[in-house]
Amino acid sequence: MTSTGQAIDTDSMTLTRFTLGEQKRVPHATGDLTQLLVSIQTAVKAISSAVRKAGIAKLYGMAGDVNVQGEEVKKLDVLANDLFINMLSSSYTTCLLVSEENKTVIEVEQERQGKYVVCFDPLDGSSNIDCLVSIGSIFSIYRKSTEGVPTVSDALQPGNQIVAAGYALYGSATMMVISTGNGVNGFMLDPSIGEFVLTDPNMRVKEKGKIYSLNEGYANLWDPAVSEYVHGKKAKKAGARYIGSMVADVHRTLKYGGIFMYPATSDAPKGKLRLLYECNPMAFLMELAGGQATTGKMRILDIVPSDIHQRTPIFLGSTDDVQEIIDLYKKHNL
Ligand SMILES: O=P(O)(O)OC[C@H]1O[C@](O)(COP(=O)(O)O)[C@@H](O)[C@@H]1O
Ligand SMILES: [Mg+2]
Ligand SMILES: [Mg+2]
Repeated sequence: MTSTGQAIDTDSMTLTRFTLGEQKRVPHATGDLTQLLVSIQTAVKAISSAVRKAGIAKLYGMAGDVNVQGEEVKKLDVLANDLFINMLSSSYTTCLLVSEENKTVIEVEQERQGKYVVCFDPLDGSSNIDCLVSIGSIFSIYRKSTEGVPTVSDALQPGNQIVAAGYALYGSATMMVISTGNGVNGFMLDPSIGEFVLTDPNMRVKEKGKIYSLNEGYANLWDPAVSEYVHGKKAKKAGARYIGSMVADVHRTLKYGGIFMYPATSDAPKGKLRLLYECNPMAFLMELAGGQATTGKMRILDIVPSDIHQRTPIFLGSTDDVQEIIDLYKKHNL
């Protein structure tokens, strides 16, 4: 029985069991990737628990502040970053980490180094924390690409080299969506047993959707392709949705179909979202679910990065919807 008195499903497919099954299908697999994904799950469970308490925690003190116990309270994004770094560097599977929150790459101490490089956004949608709207975490995993001491070039690999990627959504439930290159699967955190359980096997995005999603406040700053595209969506009375947390906007796009966009604007020609730990992992998942992800001019996963924090415009989602914007970029010669 669980704490809520419900019977436990003795055959539920947990995320760890699922990744072990995938590992067994690869001859000579060492189990390192499974171990790495378990450490990410642990970070996500701890962040989820902190997110659920964040609103009420304010009663006892804010970040940088001291609570009634006389302890310092960490801000949620700082806490999420610390959890990711601690879990990953003590997993004995990683050598180099890239976090949105750290200016430079983080080298794992030598005795604990493994063969993987992980890029992550520990807390995505940070402007939504204080109003209790859904937020998330995003990650992608690469194999170290050079011999010897890990260097920044190991982190500057194009998304087409990703070994595994995923995100956690701290929404009305906590969910993890993951792929190791072989289909996309969604797991919901069952709070009564503290495990992620397979709820969305083999996720596929619709070929064409009815929803478009972008920040329309920047309409005066769009290029002609985006302006024409959005104009066309309005003419067809498409649904408009925008949460302002990439994880939540992409998750809805994956589940319901449609398109999510964060285009270039005249004041930010590279857009806002970061290639390594926001756009690449989401593009990897969207393509494996049957969709597309583009800058408008090229496939996101083919961009060769030159800076760990570089940005890129992005359009991703249902393949027909994304194709329409690609065609408009060609039409406008952009
Ligand atoms: O407020 P804007 O310009 O619409 O930007 C929203 C975007 O910014 C982000 O919040 C950036 O992520 P962080 O919160 O990790 O910095 C995305 O999640 C979201 O898609
Ligand atoms: Mg983010
Ligand atoms: Mg962030």
